[in-house]
Amino acid sequence: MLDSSLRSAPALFAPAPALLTGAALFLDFDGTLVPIADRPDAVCVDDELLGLLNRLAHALDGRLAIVSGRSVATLTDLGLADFILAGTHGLEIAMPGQAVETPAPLAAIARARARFDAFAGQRPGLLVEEKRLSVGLHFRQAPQWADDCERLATRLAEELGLFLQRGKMLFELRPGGADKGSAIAALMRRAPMAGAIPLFFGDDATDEEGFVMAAHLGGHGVLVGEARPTAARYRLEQVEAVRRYLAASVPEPE
Ligand SMILES: O=P(O)(O)OC[C@H]1O[C@H](O[C@H]2O[C@H](CO)[C@@H](O)[C@H](O)[C@H]2O)[C@H](O)[C@@H](O)[C@@H]1O
Repeated sequence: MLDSSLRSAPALFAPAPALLTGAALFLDFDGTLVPIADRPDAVCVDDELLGLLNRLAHALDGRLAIVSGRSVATLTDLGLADFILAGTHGLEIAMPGQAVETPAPLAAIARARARFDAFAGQRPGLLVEEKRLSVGLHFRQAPQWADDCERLATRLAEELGLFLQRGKMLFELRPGGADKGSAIAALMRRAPMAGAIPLFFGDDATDEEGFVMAAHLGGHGVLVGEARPTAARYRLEQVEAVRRYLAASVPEPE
């Protein structure tokens, strides 16, 4: 599905501000709204970003969702609970003020976590990120272990029947059955998104399913970062450019 819809890099250009009018806005978090940091817990939602998201959600009559690999619990801790959230790569959905729609955690994830912990304990710099539904092995601070991390994650995925999600300097094991594309499709079927034009901003390979789904539903993807073959229609250079683009479409408070 992805290969046939990839556009080559030179065809990508910046989106026009008018694209946001009438849109259902889906925003990836890390690398799209906040810059990539050394560690997952080194990231925060600053007041400027929170204010911008609130203004956008207001202007779009609530049609704004954060679609992230982060868990809903983490997104909530980061101060994003007032927005529609799709967490853990589409496995969880949370509408503001309602119970989180989430599957039960798999026993296989606890087993994978124990193996990641033992492995990382012997290799300084590796970091295990524990989520309710998945577990991540980060090697950003110890890139010399990248190949070993990949071998372990690949073996465990096979052994435990889990899906290997590749991220930025991260191997994550999780259940299959959902992705950012399926989360966008699910949200587009319900209020307040239904009937609007989906627009999804993302930076990572894991965002490609979201770009494909946005296009499939009559909207567009916006790739954040360096040009690459992608299913996105538009591109912005980096987080600052995303924030500038979004801010240009909603008025500052008096
Ligand atoms: O879908 P996203 O919102 O982009 O989340 C993807 C993963 O983001 C986080 O990891 C990445 O960002 C970290 C902080 O900048 C960085 O240290 C790490 O190297 C990146 O892979 C998060 O920790 C993961 O749980 C998300 O799946």
